[in-house]
Amino acid sequence: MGAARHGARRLIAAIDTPSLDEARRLAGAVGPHCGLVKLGLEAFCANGPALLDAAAGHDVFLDLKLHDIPNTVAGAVRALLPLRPAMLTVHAAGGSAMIAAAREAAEAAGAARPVLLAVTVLTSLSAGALAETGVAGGPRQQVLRLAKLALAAGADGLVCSANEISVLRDAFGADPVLVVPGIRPAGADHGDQARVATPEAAIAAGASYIVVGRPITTAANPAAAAASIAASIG
Ligand SMILES: O=c1ccn([C@@H]2O[C@H](COP(=O)(O)O)[C@@H](O)[C@H]2O)c(=O)[nH]1
Repeated sequence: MGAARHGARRLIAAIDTPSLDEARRLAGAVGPHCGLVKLGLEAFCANGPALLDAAAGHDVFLDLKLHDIPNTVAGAVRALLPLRPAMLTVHAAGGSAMIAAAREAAEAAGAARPVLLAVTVLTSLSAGALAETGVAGGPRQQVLRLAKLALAAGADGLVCSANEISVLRDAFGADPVLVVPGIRPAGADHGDQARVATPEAAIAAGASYIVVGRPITTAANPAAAAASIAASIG
């Protein structure tokens, strides 16, 4: 296997668009250069379950960041299982009982169970923005707190920024899947992302996967942009 192919396995391309045709076009273009295609709130709210057809033939990370009472989240997970997502997200801030309910519901898929990821502190939140929500101590401390809770409740892995990878690897070792958005190639616009790192830095720090959206999807040639990022982490 070539270096770019190895890097491609660890690249998740985020497709955020309300258009089913655009989602299909992007999934077709970037799919060969990444391990998973991530479909999120915007595309799912616009299209519902039909969205998954746009990514047919690719492993799908369905990033809906479920956050509600345990009974409701469990029901949502059960409703999503027929779509056969490879990965699914819940918010760690929903608490232990909610995460445990999501995990129990996901078990119904047996061997085809999606990897259950708990979102810790959104990568768009700076220390100041997090403090505004009433959380003192900064993102690293809060990510570690939520990570402990989420892994103990049955999450397979975590969504965090590159800044927290080392503290999570020190605390939990190599096992948890660490999925890292807030990724920007050197010189790229950060947009609304606050806690960012380059693809190479995130992988070197111990990310299992990196998530890259706009730097790929707004490129003149999304396939070439994805291939270049995959090669950079190969
Ligand atoms: O903390 C989080 C959790 C999820 N995301 C999602 O990742 C992508 C990032 O897109 P970019 O265009 O590369 O900024 C997007 O779909 C988010 O919903 C995140 O950014 N941070």
